[in-house]
Amino acid sequence: MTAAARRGTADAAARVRGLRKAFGAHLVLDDLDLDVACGERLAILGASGCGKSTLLRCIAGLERPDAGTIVTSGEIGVVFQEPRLFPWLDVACNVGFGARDAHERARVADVLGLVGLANAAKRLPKELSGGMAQRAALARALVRDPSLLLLDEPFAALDALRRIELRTAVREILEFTRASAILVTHDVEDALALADRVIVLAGSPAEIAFTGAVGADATRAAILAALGVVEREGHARRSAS
Ligand SMILES: Nc1ncnc2c1ncn2[C@@H]1O[C@H](COP(=O)(O)OP(=O)(O)OP(=O)(O)O)[C@@H](O)[C@H]1O
Repeated sequence: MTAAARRGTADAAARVRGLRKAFGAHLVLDDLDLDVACGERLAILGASGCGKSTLLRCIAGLERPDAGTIVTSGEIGVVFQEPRLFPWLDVACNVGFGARDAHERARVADVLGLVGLANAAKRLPKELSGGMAQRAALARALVRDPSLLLLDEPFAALDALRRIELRTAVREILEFTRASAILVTHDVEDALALADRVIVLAGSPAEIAFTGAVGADATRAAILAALGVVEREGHARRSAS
């Protein structure tokens, strides 16, 4: 099968079929299928290096699959682990940088308000805390009014309190915008707080080793078990296998 990625009017926010991606001789993903329904919030967990970001980057169009098809519908916004702001542009200009037309430029003030940065529009990135910088990156992703938000460990660089604050902000924004989302995270609490459904990738090439709905079968214990983590007396450790 040849690789193809296209925008469609699919009823799904993202539909992945037969995805293969290798880096040299290292086959990271092979024949992977995944559907994300419109409005669904999916969290992807898995051991470090198993291919979570590669999958997300393929869906984002930032990585070219070796085989398979990826169909997404609507606009995509991407937020990375680090904010990737232009240091010489103020927050409003950073957020507006990706705007393609007057309509999107007019949204800058709205999305800054949405992420809680209305009063920081004129600040340079060096004048922002880590949490504020990541909020600016989130605003930049939102300025095109994406129907699918791809979040690659967006809270990983933040301390525990900022992490919870931004996680809450993202949840409120997703509820407000009704956007679909795919969140790559190492944190089970992030997944439980933000997602409707959780998948765990495992193996090499990576397969979907677990899939479950939050509030039903995707419990904390079930996700940890799928990750190979056993909990004893309040402490979690990796299983010996
Ligand atoms: N551009 C690249 N060139 C070569 N190898 C790569 C490249 N990008 C990723 N890899 C490799 O592909 C594998 C999967 O990487 P990926 O970043 O998708 O994993 P991950 O599950 O997101 O890991 P982590 O949780 O540590 O971020 C890793 O072995 C990684 O070293």
